[in-house]
Amino acid sequence: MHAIDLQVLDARMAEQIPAYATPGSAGLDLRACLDEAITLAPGQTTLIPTGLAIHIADPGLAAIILPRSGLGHKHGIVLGNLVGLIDSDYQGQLMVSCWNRGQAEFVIQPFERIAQLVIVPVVQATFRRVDSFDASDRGAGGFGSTGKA
Ligand SMILES: O=c1ccn([C@H]2C[C@H](O)[C@@H](COP(=O)(O)OP(=O)(O)OP(=O)(O)O)O2)c(=O)[nH]1
Ligand SMILES: [Mg+2]
Repeated sequence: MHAIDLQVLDARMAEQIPAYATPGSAGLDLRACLDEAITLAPGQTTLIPTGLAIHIADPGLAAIILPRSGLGHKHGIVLGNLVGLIDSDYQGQLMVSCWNRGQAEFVIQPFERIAQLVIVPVVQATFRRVDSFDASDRGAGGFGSTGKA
């Protein structure tokens, strides 16, 4: 288990620091740090603060923000940026872009769990410019080149 520095930017979040719900969980739920409920109209996107900041510090790690399955599937509440990427050197507040891609209004309540954070390994690479590649089985084939099914 990695220990990552976390700042509580809003004192109300002190008792709600993200934690894995089960021993096998990959995601840590993020809560909406709101003074009052927000109504998201169909098609609307809004940026929601979490009241928390993390500093991952290790360039070999990053965090991604993903939708919660239930909110996304049942209510159409997903992310305006589809996936959020948190750089290891980011020290600002974790923000969640909430997009109501559904057909009905959705009310986000203060401190409701709105998305999930996953810590992932990252490999940083440099590019070595070449004029041609060593042959591979696939070559330049893509976009269905291996057949439909
Ligand atoms: O859902 C998100 C996505 C990003 N961030 C923060 C952390 C991330 O490290 C920073 C920059 O994100 P990104 O590089 O994806 O955005 P950008 O539009 O390229 O901004 P920048 O020019 O600051 O890199 O914003 C969030 O808080 N929530
Ligand atoms: Mg960027």
